[in-house]
Amino acid sequence: MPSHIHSVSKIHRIASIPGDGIGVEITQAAEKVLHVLAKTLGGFEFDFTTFDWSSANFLKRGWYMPPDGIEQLKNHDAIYFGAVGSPDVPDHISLWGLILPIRKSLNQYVNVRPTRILPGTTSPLTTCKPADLDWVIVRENSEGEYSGQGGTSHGDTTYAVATEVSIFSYTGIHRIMKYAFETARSRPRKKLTMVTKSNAQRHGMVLWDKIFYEVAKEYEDVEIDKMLVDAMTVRMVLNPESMDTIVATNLHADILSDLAAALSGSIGIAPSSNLDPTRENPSMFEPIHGSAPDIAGKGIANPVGAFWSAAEMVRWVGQEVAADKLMQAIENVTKAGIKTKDLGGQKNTEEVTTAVCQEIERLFGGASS
Ligand SMILES: NC(=O)c1ccc[n+]([C@@H]2O[C@H](COP(=O)([O-])OP(=O)(O)OC[C@H]3O[C@@H](n4cnc5c(N)ncnc54)[C@H](O)[C@@H]3O)[C@@H](O)[C@H]2O)c1
Ligand SMILES: O=C(O)C[C@@H](O)C(=O)O
Ligand SMILES: [K+]
Ligand SMILES: [Mn+2]
Repeated sequence: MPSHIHSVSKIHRIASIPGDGIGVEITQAAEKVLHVLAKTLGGFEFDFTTFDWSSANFLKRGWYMPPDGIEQLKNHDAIYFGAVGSPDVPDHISLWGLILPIRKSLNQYVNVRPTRILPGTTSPLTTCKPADLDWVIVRENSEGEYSGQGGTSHGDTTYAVATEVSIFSYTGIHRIMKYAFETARSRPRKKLTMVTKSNAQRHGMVLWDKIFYEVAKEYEDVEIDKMLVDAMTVRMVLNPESMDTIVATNLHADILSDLAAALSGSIGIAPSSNLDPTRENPSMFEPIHGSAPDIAGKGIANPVGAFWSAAEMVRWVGQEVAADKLMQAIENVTKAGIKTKDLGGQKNTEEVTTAVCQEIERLFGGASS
């Protein structure tokens, strides 16, 4: 233990699940940055416990998580997640073996996905300035199109029938709308756009819309509007400045958040927080991207989305000042042009990671308690 950290140092217990592909590379980078942050600022520490729950181990052991896996995670203040998915395992097996059961079992019913154009980076939209694109997508994270309900009959025949049932419950919709309105209210523009498809989907999405307008009555200070999801893609590209907070279903927000990330420069910078707002269970923090098998093992993954997710975790466990400082260091590094290839830069994962660590020490070294 570094000598400047006294016994009053607060210890945050983090469960770390690197997973597969670049998930492993960026989790390692994020842990390194978090250790440097804690050591430099003082007063708190991170105690990581790594869980080797991955597709490679699934192929050896036949399971992603052990039977008491969720119970093991509950003993932590937060969870840091890399990514899951491998060309050697069907994607629905890997997703339903690891990330989806964690989100559901730990009641992480909100997935917060902010998007901004970071300093020193540009949007592929030629006329889009940094101030024009500053969104928070609030994704319903527990039900909807990813409820897992459905089945297959006559499996391997040409008579095969499969259903994929979307579930929309009053409770599920109401709580995500409350969270979205609170988020919108907390931001300067106080603006919430609700995404729907209630023209073609006449049951679940109609309930979704109805509860949105019901909750809106409690938030008269929040300006609201409604978008059909297809038209939403057009608005995101052509009028990014017209939006602020966005609430959408599990599937819609999954798709729109990848688009948002690309519009802000790269999927490699986009963070996400899987939250249990009741704080009964630990929340989970991960970049929105997957395991990226096409670049895995090359050491070139952009770690910025992983760092930003780490900053959100730092904020969630109560270290708001440290979270702001980490974001400042990340943004100084992008501003200086120290970027990976996906952002048009020349650096690799390790070089960006080292630069962020050095920037933390340069800015805040000597400020420790
Ligand atoms: N939450 C998760 O763990 C999660 C999320 C998305 C996808 N997946 C899984 O990941 C696997 C791959 O999925 P995919 O290819 O559709 O999506 P992906 O996000 O892994 O990759 C999409 C594209 O973006 C690039 N990319 C992603 N992250 C990057 C980064 N940090 N730096 C630079 N480039 C980056 C990749 O190289 C690829 O070309 C699949 O098995 C999928 O199921 C998991
Ligand atoms: O939620 C999913 O479907 C997995 C992945 O696409 C994600 O965005 O986390
Ligand atoms: K991920
Ligand atoms: Mn996704």
